[in-house]
Amino acid sequence: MNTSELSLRERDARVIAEIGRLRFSPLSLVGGRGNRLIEEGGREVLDLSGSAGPAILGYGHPAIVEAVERSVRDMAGASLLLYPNEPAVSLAEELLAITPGEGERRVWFGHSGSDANDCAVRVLQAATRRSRFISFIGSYHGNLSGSMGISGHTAMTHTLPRPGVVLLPYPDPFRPQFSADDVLALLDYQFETTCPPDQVAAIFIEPLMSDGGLIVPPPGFLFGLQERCRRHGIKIVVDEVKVGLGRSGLMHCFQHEGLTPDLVVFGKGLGGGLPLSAVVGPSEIMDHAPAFALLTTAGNPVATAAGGAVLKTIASENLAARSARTGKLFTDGLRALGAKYEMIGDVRGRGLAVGVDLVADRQTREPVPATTTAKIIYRGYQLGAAFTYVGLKANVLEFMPPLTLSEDEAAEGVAIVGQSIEDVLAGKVSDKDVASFMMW
Ligand SMILES: Cc1ncc(COP(=O)(O)O)c(/C=N/[C@@H]2CCCCNC2=O)c1O
Repeated sequence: MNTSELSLRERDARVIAEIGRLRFSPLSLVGGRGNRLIEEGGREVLDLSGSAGPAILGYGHPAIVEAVERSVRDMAGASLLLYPNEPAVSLAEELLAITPGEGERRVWFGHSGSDANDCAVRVLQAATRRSRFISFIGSYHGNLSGSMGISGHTAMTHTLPRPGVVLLPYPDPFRPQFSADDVLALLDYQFETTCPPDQVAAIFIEPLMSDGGLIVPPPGFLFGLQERCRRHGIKIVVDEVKVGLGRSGLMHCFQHEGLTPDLVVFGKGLGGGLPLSAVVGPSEIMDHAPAFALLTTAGNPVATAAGGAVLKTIASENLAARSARTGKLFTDGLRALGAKYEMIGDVRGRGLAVGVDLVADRQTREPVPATTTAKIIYRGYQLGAAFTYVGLKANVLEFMPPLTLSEDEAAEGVAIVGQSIEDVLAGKVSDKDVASFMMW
């Protein structure tokens, strides 16, 4: 059969490796404009996923189109390794200007959140001569060996954690199995026994735990953690890959927690959909040695031109404040659904990083089965919206829409989520419908 007779999804199944798929619906794309994805066949679908976060300016934003077109037409090389290029150096200057920090600092560019965290792990171990790390159960820092090794997401249990990593519980106010004080006491005990603090290079922190379930930490917890680490010379690395760059309602999500990180990791939205990440950190770390963390096309002029357009647009369109405003409308709308649907146990997040924790029982807060979560997403797709799920029990609807989401689109999204829940409760989606979308 020639491919012209096959759907895009059928062709995808024939050529794209399963190891690289995380599919939540049959949605197959031929385009995207504004905050809408264009499905094969032309249907427009409201994007509440941001393509797992990077599309913070939506699709086809004029600022990105113009910057990329200009840069690719007159391309200043294809690598930052060998030659400085104007877009990369300008973006680094802008990143240093917007990222709080003291002293001499430098920027490393990568292609993804994974390689940026991977680089941070390696250079911190080398520069501090300390080989232990602290991270969290539920954390997701990447899918390369180094970044996986300091992650604690259940989707990565096929890979052993890095030797010497301490994974702490991330306190969840909705399911307080471990309080903030419990976790701090556990860390103190680790320091006294099996994890000498002077052997710890750094702690990796998500200021809002995304893939682990859209968890906003208890007030003061991360600050308390930072103060403990500071006492032992342990570097503070904040992973802003998914919730940074205005999404949380502030430019940096760590600002909600009063953190003063040594290193900040950017990704996803930085490139506005083009592959781009960055690590910002002190020179004594980032200048550890030449040719230490090389990726040939990292910092290329096209992706970094897109990054420059993203930062300029976040500022010119005041997207951090807009995320706070639209996020509140969206969150309030979802919370209002909770009055009608017992299944909505908690609605949480910051700005336009929003999670809906689905429960089978409001009293026990037992998560719903993953099939229920998957059915709501599948039905949402049928009704015209794209969103995903996260959480260690696959029971948290995740919303990471473009920061350009309008108030009307937020209301439209809430209506679709409500109708999806209604229809799933009415049995309109079968287990068979979602069987191939139960991926993590
Ligand atoms: C806080 C945080 N840090 C780093 C990463 C890794 O970023 P890349 O997937 O760009 O390598 C991620 C990626 N998160 C996953 C990517 C896999 C699919 C599921 N959804 C995510 O957002 C992240 O959330």
